[in-house]
Amino acid sequence: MKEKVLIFDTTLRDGEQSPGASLNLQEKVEIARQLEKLNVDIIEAGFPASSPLQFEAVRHVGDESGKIVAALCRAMENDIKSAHDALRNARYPRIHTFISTSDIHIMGKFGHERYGKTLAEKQRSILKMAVDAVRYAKTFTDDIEFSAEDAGRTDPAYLAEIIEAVIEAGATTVNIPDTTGYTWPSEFGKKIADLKQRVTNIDQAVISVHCHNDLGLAVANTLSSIENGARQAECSINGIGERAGNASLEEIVMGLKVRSDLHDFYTDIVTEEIYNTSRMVSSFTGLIIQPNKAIVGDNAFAHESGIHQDGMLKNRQTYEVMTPESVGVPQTTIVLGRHSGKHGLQARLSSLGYKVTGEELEKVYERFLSVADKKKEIYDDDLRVLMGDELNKPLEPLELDYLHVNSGTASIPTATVRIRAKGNTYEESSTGDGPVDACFRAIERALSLGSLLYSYSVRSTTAGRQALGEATVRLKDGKHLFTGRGVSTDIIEASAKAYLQALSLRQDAEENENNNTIDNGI
Ligand SMILES: CC(=O)SCCNC(=O)CCNC(=O)[C@H](O)C(C)(C)COP(=O)(O)OP(=O)(O)OC[C@H]1O[C@@H](n2cnc3c(N)ncnc32)[C@H](O)[C@@H]1OP(=O)(O)O
Ligand SMILES: CC(C)C(=O)C(=O)O
Repeated sequence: MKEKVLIFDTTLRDGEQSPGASLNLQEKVEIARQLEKLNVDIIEAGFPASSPLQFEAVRHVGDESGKIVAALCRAMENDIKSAHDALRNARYPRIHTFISTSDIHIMGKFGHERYGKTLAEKQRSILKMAVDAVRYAKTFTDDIEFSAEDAGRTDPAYLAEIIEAVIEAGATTVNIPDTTGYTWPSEFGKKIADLKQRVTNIDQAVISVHCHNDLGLAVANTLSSIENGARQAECSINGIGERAGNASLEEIVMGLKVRSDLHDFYTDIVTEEIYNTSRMVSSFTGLIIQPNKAIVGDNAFAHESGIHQDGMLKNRQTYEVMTPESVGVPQTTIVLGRHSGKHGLQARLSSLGYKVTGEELEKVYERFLSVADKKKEIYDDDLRVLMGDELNKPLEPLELDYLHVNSGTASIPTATVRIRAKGNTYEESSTGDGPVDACFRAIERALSLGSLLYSYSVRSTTAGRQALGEATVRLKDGKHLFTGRGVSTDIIEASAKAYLQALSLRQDAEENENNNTIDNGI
């Protein structure tokens, strides 16, 4: 008999913990909608106690979603209460509480004497905190997940003891994270098999795994754990997450699907939605997908060498273990350009997962036309960039009124900018190490600011000489990160726009606590 593996998507929680990734509320809601289309089983929407914006995002996703929506919280009452409050109106709320169980975490993170002096004393305190947390969470909902953080490096006997105790207390899913991505597939598989042996009440809970990719083994470890009894896989789109990331959803799902000859497992993922979801997440987070990334990279279905092309022309199966169509890599038929109307645009946006109507459609169409005036054909990735831009609109944007850049092999790069802000105009010039640097310095001078630049990247969103350049600028101000994106066929203009957008969001945040940015806790 075939057995289902539940797909628990943590793109909006662990994925968003990726250094540099930041999503505003609308972007999170939009991604959650796309995850529903992808048909994941559980959406982990965030960590409500960590910031008001996280709380609001979880609340919005919970209010809207028809899926199980999980909220993460430490094993403490305030966090659990906050998770419950954020999920109050969710149709299927899941409280996901966690605490560290490995010796290294217990001794390193719970050093206070209030947890005890020796490792054994601290282990008792942690076990009690875990059980108390599950019992408290259970007063709010029946669907409780408990995670033993750093289970990958946890003593097997202690892990079994704590897992048995939390199931006894009411946990319905027990998650075994390889938090540091330390284990090997055979070792991790044995860990799951060992738990099934040792934990007497294990059949009362679903075994879940959550693997990190520090050694590049997250997907392999996940698949090995499934072979050994795990029935929920925690993963993220494009594998984004803390440090080297999480197990990638698309790789787990397609690994199971393509090699269904090896096992009896299945998922309910609508695999044709994988590509759209991947591109949306990349565009909103600014985390670029490496071209050779399995399943969703630009080169995943590209064949360069003659012998491969010859084989492909004769029979695609010679070099493809799955078809591009099976993961939704598009076969464009309608060409969008300056002659396209709102219906065509709306239909294409809808096929990409964006629900745009009424006034919003008017605004997107206006932006679409201004880009279409500069380039002949608008590709799907151009539209994704446009949508990312729309969703990240500052309340009071600093607008680029004028930009002139002088640069070349024999001249010092110089930029002049004129910026409009709240009815005033500011103009300045500066030299720099290159045209982008000159432009950023001119903006800082015009606005009398020091540099807050944290990172900068630029990429071409599509192929060809008329491709849109998408610049991403991140500013760091204390604990806060502000991400601006700018799009243009001219990459210097795109860079200036991105810088101004990030500065505008910072300005909004200063003026309004309820801002559009996410505290990444750095
Ligand atoms: C493996 C993972 O991905 S875990 C999830 C990681 N996600 C996040 O951290 C979300 C973003 N984080 C935040 O916004 C903040 O860290 C907050 C709001 C959660 C906490 O902020 P602060 O109260 O300032 O605490 P800070 O983060 O500095 O330290 C963590 C505290 O929680 C304790 N703690 C850590 N994990 C747990 C847990 N699972 N259960 C109970 N207590 C815990 C630590 O021991 C430490 O306590 P201490 O202050 O008594 O030493
Ligand atoms: C909180 C848990 C699930 C986690 O993110 C980890 O251990 O990596």
